[in-house]
Amino acid sequence: MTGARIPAVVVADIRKSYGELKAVDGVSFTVAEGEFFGILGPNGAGKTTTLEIVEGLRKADAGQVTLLGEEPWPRNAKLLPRIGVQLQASSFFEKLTAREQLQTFGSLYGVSRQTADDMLELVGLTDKANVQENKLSGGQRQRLSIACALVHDPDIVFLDEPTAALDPQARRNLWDVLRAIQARGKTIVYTTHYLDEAEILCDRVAIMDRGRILAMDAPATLVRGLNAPTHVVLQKGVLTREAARGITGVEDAHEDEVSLTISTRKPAPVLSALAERGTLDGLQVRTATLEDVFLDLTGREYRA
Ligand SMILES: Nc1ncnc2c1ncn2[C@@H]1O[C@H](COP(=O)(O)OP(=O)(O)OP(=O)(O)O)[C@@H](O)[C@H]1O
Repeated sequence: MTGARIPAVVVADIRKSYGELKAVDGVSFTVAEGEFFGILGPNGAGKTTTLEIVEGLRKADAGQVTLLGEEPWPRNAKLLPRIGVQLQASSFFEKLTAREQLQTFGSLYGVSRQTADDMLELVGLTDKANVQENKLSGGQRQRLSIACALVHDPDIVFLDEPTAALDPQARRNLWDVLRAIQARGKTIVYTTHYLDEAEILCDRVAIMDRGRILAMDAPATLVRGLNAPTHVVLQKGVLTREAARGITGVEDAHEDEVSLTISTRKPAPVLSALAERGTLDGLQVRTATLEDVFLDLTGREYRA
């Protein structure tokens, strides 16, 4: 034994077509144990199809998947206790309360009622324990479905767009839940079409479009790789465009009705020059994001 750990997820050149449409067109990636991995892309990119093949819920036309060294397809009973798959809200048992849903899922795996209650606590639903699932809000139902995926303490958790259709506050609450899951040492593989969210949560992301992975790395590395300028935005009138262009390190400066925007790849000296001129009031700094990476990769604006 070398002591090297098996990766949690290994995906090698998977493919899936629906008629002429190549929904997944040669996708490969590896996820380490404990990693938070995001599959990103616009609608129809092939994220769900990829995830379902990886989970063992859908058969690939070609390619291999192993989870913790085991193949998930055909249905692999050895893996079931070790993976958690977020169920769609429609998959709940009818008329049961949040606590009963979770206890029922848990009982399939021999999980104690206390563990089920702990999970309710983790997703912040303790005060809704006795509420019927169909009376929960959309965000609460999403959290319950995540709790159901976690109740048997799996090593890998798969979540398909867990934050879709949530209001901003519910999304942020769910981010805390996802971070708490990762802090428990779980491997998380999730899909989202929110690039800003993935940038905050994920250790690494794969950007998908039209069935293929276009780029894969830590979000910060992808953004840095663009070598895009930082934009420093000042209130109009605090500095003239000519004066801004005269500052060492400024590449360009544009004005509109309300602001003056300076482009620079050397933000530190530019900011200190602006500080010396006393023009920091109301200043905003905008760096490139994963949306810029998507634009760079595809030539198209990102539309979720
Ligand atoms: N069962 C199916 N039969 C035919 N076409 C399908 C089927 N499932 C998915 N597709 C098509 O395959 C492509 C990829 O779909 P998929 O659901 O994997 O994308 P996605 O990235 O998850 O999109 P979304 O963000 O909208 O869920 C889409 O064009 C979709 O219409």
